[in-house]
Amino acid sequence: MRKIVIAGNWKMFKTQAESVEFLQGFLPELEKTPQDRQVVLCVPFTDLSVLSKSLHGSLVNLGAQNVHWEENGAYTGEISGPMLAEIGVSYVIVGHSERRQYFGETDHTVNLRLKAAQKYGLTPILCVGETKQQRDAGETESLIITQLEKDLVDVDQENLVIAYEPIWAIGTGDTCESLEANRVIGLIRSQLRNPNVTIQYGGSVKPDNIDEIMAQPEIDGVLVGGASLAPKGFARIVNFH
Ligand SMILES: O=C(CO)COP(=O)(O)O
Repeated sequence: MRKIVIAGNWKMFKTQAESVEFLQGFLPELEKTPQDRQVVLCVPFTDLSVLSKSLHGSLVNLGAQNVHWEENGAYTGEISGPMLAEIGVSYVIVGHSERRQYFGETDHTVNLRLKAAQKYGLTPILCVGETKQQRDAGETESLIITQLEKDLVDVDQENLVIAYEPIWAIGTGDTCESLEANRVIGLIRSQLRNPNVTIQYGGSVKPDNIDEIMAQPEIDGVLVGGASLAPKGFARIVNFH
């Protein structure tokens, strides 16, 4: 059985005070949420501790947005797996296109981070996806197959989530057609040793397109940026029909 995972990626938004305020609006909306779905909030490192306490006993899992591959060491500005696990983090985004684009993340470092996340008991959410230029050049399939090949070397596919995030659909309001997202996610699944990996779609997911996206047979969840910042809107996404 494939798990349904609905995750919010807050990126670099919300102070601790703002994150607590979000929960006050969000948690009451989850009272009728079906238990078959996992809800994850991937928040800035500085919000993790306070949210960990507030989320204890709720349906919502805590996620981080990056993890270093070493247990500890002289790596200024980085955070390790044990540091995240200790405070109750269970998911971590790895290889988001913004990390690849702005912070020098490569398929090699993505692979190291994926293996470290799993070693310390976290479930990584691996992000893959093509740019507009690559799509227009007809390179979507080859790019994604190459990313998967390189990123997943020696990675355990039993404890893994993959997010297909076409870069041109992120933050643009330009959602990938749900049929097309379904097709690419089917391609991703065909490349895996474990066909039961949860594969999400990400890119301009909103309350008004979630039902159509989740109706697609290959799509097991979503990774939501902007629309995960509003408690009522994100709750509507979590409570998709
Ligand atoms: O990057 C994303 C999630 O990781 C998607 O962002 P938006 O939902 O804001 O397009």
